[in-house]
Parts: sequence; C-alpha cells; structure tokens
Amino acid sequence: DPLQLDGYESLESIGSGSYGLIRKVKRKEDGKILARKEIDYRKMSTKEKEQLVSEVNILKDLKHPNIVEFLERVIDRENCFIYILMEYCEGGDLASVIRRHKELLVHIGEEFIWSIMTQLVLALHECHCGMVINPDTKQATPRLILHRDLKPDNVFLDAKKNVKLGDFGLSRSLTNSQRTFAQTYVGTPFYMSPELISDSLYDTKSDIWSLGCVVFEMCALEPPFLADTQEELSAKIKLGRIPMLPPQYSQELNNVVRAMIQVNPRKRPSTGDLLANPRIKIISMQLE
Ligand SMILES: CNC(=O)c1c(C)[nH]c(/C=C2\C(=O)Nc3ccc(Cl)cc32)c1C
Repeated sequence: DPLQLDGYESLESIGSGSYGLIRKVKRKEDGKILARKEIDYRKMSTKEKEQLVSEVNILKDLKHPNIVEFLERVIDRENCFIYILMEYCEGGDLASVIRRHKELLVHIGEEFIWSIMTQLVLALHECHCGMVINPDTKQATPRLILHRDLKPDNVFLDAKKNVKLGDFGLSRSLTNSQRTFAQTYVGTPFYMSPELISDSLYDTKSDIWSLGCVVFEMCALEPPFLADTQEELSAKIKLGRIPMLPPQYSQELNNVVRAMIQVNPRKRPSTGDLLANPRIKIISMQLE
C-alpha cells in the first residue's frame, strides 16, 4: 500500500534494471540510503508477472554478502506498481567501471580482478550449491538457482568495493523435475554460452561461461566475442576462440579465463573447482 512508500524520500534515478527504473531513496526514520526498483506491471503479461514474483521470491531467500540484499517489497495496486527495496551500492555497476577504465586508457589491476572474480564465484556458489533450510522441519534442500544473465551491468559495488550480484530478473530456481537442466532461451547476446545458442539446455556451467566473459572483459576492457550481427556473434561463440589477455596479466589469470570460456560445458570448472584455485582461496580468506 502506498502508505509504506511514505516512509521513504525519493531521490534521483540511478539506473534501469531488467524490469524498470532503479531509484535512490532515503528511509525517513533513520536516513538510511537504499535502492528501490520501481516496476510498472500494468503492461506485463501473466508470464512476465509470474517471472517477477519468482525473482522477488528468489531474492528474498538469498542472504549472502555478495548478493544484493533484498529488504522489502511494496505493491501499489492502485497504480499497478511494485517497489523492491534493496541495499544501495554506492560504487555503481561494473559495466561503468570497465567503461571508465577504457575511456581513461587505464587497465584494471590484476589484484582487483581476482577480488571481483572471487566474490562473484562465492555469489554463484551460493546460487548453484547453496542449501535452503526449512525452519520447521530443518529439512535442507539445494537452491539450484541459475543466474542466467550474468554481465557487468548486473554486478554492483558497495562503498567498500564489495561485489554484489544483482538483478535476478531472469533467474530460475530449479524444481525437482528440472533438477539437471533448465529450458531457457534468454540471455544477453555477448555473454550467451554456446549451449544456449545451439538451443540446447542451460545449466550452472552456463553461468560459469558468462563469468569467464565478465572476467575477460575486466582485463581486455571489451567482451571476448564481438560481432556486428547475431549470426556472426553466434559463430564466434560456438568456436570459443579468444585472444590472449593484455600482456600485463599473469598466466594464471589467462588460464582461469580460458578454463571458464570452454565450448564444452563439462570442461568448465564448477564454482567448487574455482574456489579450490589457490589464487582465489587466499583472497577469499581476506574477505572473511
Ligand atoms: C549510474 N548509476 C550508478 O552509479 C548506480 C548506483 C550508485 N547504484 C546502482 C544500482 C544499484 C544499487 O545501488 N543497488 C541495487 C540493487 C539491485 C540492483 Cl539490480 C541495482 C542496484 C547504479 C546503477
């Protein structure tokens, strides 16, 4: 009901997510700054509304330091708006960080890249391998959430440069029947995995492919696969050939990017495999 909205002072718009506008707001009672996703669902189909409900439910259950925190949702039935209140990420989105470095012709430091990769692996590990414990029965069930739209625009930084995976607009938590694979035909062209393009099935390894593309782009300041047409892009992605990273990056970083951007999903490391990588382990301990 709109009353709950009165508790917040609207500030400037800070971006647009998969469904609508994102606005900076200030909570009146304590002055806390938050981000509010404002979605006009008037024109949404039933399927889109169901997907929106599933996104909110996924986000509500996901509590992790590297996933944007969901605080509450307010439905304004009168004006067909849904407001999702989430933590404010002062550092903005990773796409802007990459764009700024590219404009200034300055590369992103290797340590920062390992730190961002580590935090994204931890966030994906929670999605892929995390468990939901039923508070009553103490029953643990695997989340098996696929993000399905991992890209620099959906990665955010807070004031302490902690990475927050956001915008689960296209995620799908897998029910038992879909346990192994999820049928899906969505995704951002640049980061689409080969299996997605050949209309086959999406699974956790497709998120790993996208993560590889994000890490590649942080190093090269452009995506690994670029083309003028979707057909050309699809052909390049199915080949999976990527250039070496710029010379200032280590062989280890080249190796981990190449491992994630393998055409064969089975050859790509899982989040568990990646967390076993010594370079990732050390930095993740600093995070604790
Ligand atoms: C130019 N925009 C920004 O710098 C910016 C800032 C300061 N924050 C954001 C975005 C979010 C933000 O601050 N909190 C969020 C929670 C969920 C999602 Cl999907 C996005 C955000 C953005 C895009």
